[in-house]
Amino acid sequence: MENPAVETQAPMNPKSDASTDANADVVPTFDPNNFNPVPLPEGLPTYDLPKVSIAKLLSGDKEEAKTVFHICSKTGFFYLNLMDHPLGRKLWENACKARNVGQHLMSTIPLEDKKAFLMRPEKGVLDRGFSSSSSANEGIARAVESLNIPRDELFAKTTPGWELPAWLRPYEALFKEIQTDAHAVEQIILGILEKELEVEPGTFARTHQLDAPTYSFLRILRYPPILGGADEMRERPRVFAHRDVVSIAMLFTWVGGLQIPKDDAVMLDSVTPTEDSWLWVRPEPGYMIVNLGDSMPVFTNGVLKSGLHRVVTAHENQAQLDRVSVLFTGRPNWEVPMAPLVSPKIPATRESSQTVESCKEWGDNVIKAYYLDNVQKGRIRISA
Ligand SMILES: O=C(O)CCC(=O)C(=O)O
Ligand SMILES: [Fe+2]
Repeated sequence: MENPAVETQAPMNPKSDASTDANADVVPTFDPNNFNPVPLPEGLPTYDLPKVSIAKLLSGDKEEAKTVFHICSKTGFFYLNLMDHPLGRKLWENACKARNVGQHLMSTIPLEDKKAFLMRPEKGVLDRGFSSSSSANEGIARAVESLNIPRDELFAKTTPGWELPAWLRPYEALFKEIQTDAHAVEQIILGILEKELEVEPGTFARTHQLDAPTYSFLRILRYPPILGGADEMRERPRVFAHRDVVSIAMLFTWVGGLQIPKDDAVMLDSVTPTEDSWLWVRPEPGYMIVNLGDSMPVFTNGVLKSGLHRVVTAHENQAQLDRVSVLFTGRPNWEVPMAPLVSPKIPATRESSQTVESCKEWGDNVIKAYYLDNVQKGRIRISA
């Protein structure tokens, strides 16, 4: 059967006129049949992530809230079913559209034009611009390339006069709508965690605002196909093991490749499980994969966990697919102090005299450390 996730989509020629309507004709009509994930091959070791319902979370279901808290205090990874609520369905549809837009643009726009969508000058802060790891001589991305749509520039307008490049501008309304809806879902999840943690109500709403400077982003990643048999890309991760330097990450993915360590993984160091500890995560239609990032263990002094993960080339014949994912992240506002919150459920830090970094300083330092570690280990790509 022809793979529905990679069949030719209606051509989407970027128009030069900027659109203000998220459903304008530059965005393809949504056809759910085009977005059925490719089933993971039988027999692979998988991590069957727990499934949570967005409708239940929105209706204040206490059991579901407890489940989310329990997961986040163990692995920090779960599937969120988006199909049982209109907000979720809209988010899924828009993520599917963003996938198509990203796939089309990254495979057709010349490399020089993509590169002109500049990243920030600070090393490793990957919230803005086009990035590509390990380009082959002919300028084709080998491991992964990504379009990073900065939330700050679209909402907080942190750089006066900054705008998306002309080839992305027609999709600005779509990108803003996704970020607005994903932020709403982020707030629902953080609100649940906040309640279970017994911290002051409204803490996460105040510290994770949509229109404050945060370095949050929407990222569309493309893992180009591997057409031949033997290829070094099959043997090494496309994105090395890491934890996201965010509060929460929400991932839409249609082709296998994401892996997380099993619960009883043998760890060689804090980011290196043994090879046989990795399990595949099955892409599921209508679900997004949610994980907590590095700021949550800081706010909760280790009560909540940041999920370790990596991306490898899809299995066997699926390596020939053009794998595209859509990732939304929420980070704390720049000025938020990166220290444990006050709560009977959160152990207090002993050394209260320690200087507390702002989220911006903390993010820069953690990202820099990841960057230096990756450089030292000869890796190409880092995730921020
Ligand atoms: O593409 C994926 O499946 C995950 C990407 C990822 O982990 C990242 O960009 O931080
Ligand atoms: Fe990640």
